[in-house]
Amino acid sequence: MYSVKEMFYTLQGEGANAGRPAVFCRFSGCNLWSGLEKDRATAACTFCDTDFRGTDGDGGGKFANAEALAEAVAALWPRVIDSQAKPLVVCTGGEPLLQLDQPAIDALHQAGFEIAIETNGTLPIPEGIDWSVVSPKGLAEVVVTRCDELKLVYPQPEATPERFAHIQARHYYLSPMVNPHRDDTDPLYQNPETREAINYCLQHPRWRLNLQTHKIVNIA
Ligand SMILES: C[S@@+](CC[C@H](N)C(=O)[O-])C[C@H]1O[C@@H](n2cnc3c(N)ncnc32)[C@H](O)[C@@H]1O
Ligand SMILES: Nc1nc2[nH]cc(C(=O)O)c2c(=O)[nH]1
Ligand code: SF4
Ligand SMILES: [Mg+2]
Repeated sequence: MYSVKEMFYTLQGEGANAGRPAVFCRFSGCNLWSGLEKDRATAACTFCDTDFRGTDGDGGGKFANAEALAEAVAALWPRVIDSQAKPLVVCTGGEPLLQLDQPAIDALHQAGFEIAIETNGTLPIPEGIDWSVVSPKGLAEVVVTRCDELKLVYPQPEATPERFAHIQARHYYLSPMVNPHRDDTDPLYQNPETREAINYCLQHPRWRLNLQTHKIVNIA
């Protein structure tokens, strides 16, 4: 049984795949926060911008087995015949690695999908994931030592870029922390967090700036 908050088709907003069409599968639940506002201040991860509780979002639900999950993902991919366009699913959450197991990975591959994950790095990445994005949080121990993208929300006093310099990645990104309670009148990126991230990249050129472009153009 897989619990999914929501599933939707959009553009990957972040990182090296920014702009690429993908089905997003947002698994319910996280190991670093309950998702309840009353617990936010004392959680291991305090700035989450996402509602991942329950299964009541668009395309969400409980899927009895891996085949049913893959079928729901595949139903969101457009029906076009284009051998150049490899279908992509981004498994996120919540923390997708609490649920994404070998049967689900096999069923998504069987359905023709390349599988990307967005994970907090506290759980080992299973075999067969095609693109891994690791985003460490606060004091939470990161067990992942290799990934495709290391994407650190910045600034985090307890999770500095130096702490993760040993992790091997194709891409190293700093993502300015966006206020999870912001309304549309708050500046998205002309703020101190962005300035600090830019300055860090300029001084440590291994790191590049990542922006959540879906928030800029106001898509899911
Ligand atoms: C909601 S998380 C879900 C996946 C996984 N639990 C994780 O933390 O990577 C998806 C992405 O959003 C990023 N994110 C969450 N809250 C954010 C915020 N307030 N500002 C910027 N990025 C944020 C995370 O760091 C992660 O890269
Ligand atoms: N468009 C879009 N791109 C994203 N990249 C990572 C996301 C996430 O919430 O994991 C996300 C998201 O929620 N929307
Ligand atoms: S680890 Fe990811 S899903 Fe969990 S609370 Fe933090 S940002 Fe949100
Ligand atoms: Mg998001």
